[in-house]
Amino acid sequence: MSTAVLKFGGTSVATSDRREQVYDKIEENRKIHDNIVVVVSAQGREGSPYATDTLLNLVKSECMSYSERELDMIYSCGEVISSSIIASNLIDRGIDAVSLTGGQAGIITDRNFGDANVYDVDTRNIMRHFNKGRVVVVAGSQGRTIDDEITTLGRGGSDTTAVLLGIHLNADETIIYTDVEGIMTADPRLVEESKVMKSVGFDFCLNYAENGAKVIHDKAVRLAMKNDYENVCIRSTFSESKGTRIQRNSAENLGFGYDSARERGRIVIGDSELKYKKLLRDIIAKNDGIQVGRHDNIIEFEFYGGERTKNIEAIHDGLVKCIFTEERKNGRSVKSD
Ligand SMILES: Nc1ncnc2c1ncn2[C@@H]1O[C@H](COP(=O)(O)OP(=O)(O)O)[C@@H](O)[C@H]1O
Ligand SMILES: N[C@@H](CC(=O)OP(=O)(O)O)C(=O)O
Repeated sequence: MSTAVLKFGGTSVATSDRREQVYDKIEENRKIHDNIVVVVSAQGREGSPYATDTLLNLVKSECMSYSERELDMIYSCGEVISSSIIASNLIDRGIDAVSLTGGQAGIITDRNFGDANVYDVDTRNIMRHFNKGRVVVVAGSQGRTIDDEITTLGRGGSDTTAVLLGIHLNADETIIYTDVEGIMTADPRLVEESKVMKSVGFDFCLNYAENGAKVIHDKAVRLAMKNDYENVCIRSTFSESKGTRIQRNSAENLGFGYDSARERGRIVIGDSELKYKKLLRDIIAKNDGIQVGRHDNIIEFEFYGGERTKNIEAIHDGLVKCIFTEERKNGRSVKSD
């Protein structure tokens, strides 16, 4: 029996039009796999009526003081709303489906409200629904304590739910569907020319998730890495592309992150690409950047002048060349530090 866990983020379930594509992806995967778990996030981003931040603000804007427990109660509603809507629509299309809260799906956590740690996953309820031929739609980013308190796994926690269930169900595939083609050499909203990486290694991916690649949550990567679970990939809900696989080792491992609020950039380097460190530092310097801080696999920099957008593009171009083009093809050796 083959099993797939499919996670759809807030951007993918935001509108009924977008959710149509979600149902198409579920149908597509049902042709390949016997058992399907769908993990969903709350709909949209702040401003959308059921987005996590909108719900949290309901409490925060009315009350002078509030407990983490109460915030988790309201946070969890966003994902529950999504799961019920998705399950109802699947049923409407003639697919037997059931929605479950994280707790009902067997995700057991400690009482660390707002950022709970999972210490057990009891998949019996999911298996019971599989045996009845149902698609199981699980509300992401949440669990329950042994005394039935609702907890949440931290912001961006639906990726964690998906990887957790993937590992515990021994799923053949855990696909994180999102609004971009995969893990890219930079945020495509920042750098139009950013490229999709076919695969990324665990170490690099974790480093990149913590330092710029918002597309996958670091906790989820840490889980996959710890369990040596190589069946996670990131794909677009809205295209047919193969996306990025997260695995033990990988060839293409350079990524660019830029925090506009702090006006600070970071290039994250995979172990096998450390030989490019000197070259990348030269490219940064040539484009009005100055290195700040010292890290093994990260070049952190600020700009001291120049035209920000152009410089970001030029640095990113240099990085892409290192990975994809002349450097490697010509076997040109680049002196390392
Ligand atoms: N290196 C990167 N590769 C791909 N996407 C990135 C990267 N860095 C940041 N992003 C951003 O991550 C977004 C997807 O993450 P997120 O908004 O959390 O999606 P979801 O709603 O599917 O969880 C993309 O729209 C993209 O702008
Ligand atoms: N809804 C939660 C959890 C989550 O994982 O969202 P998304 O998958 O859309 O990043 C949040 O906003 O943090």
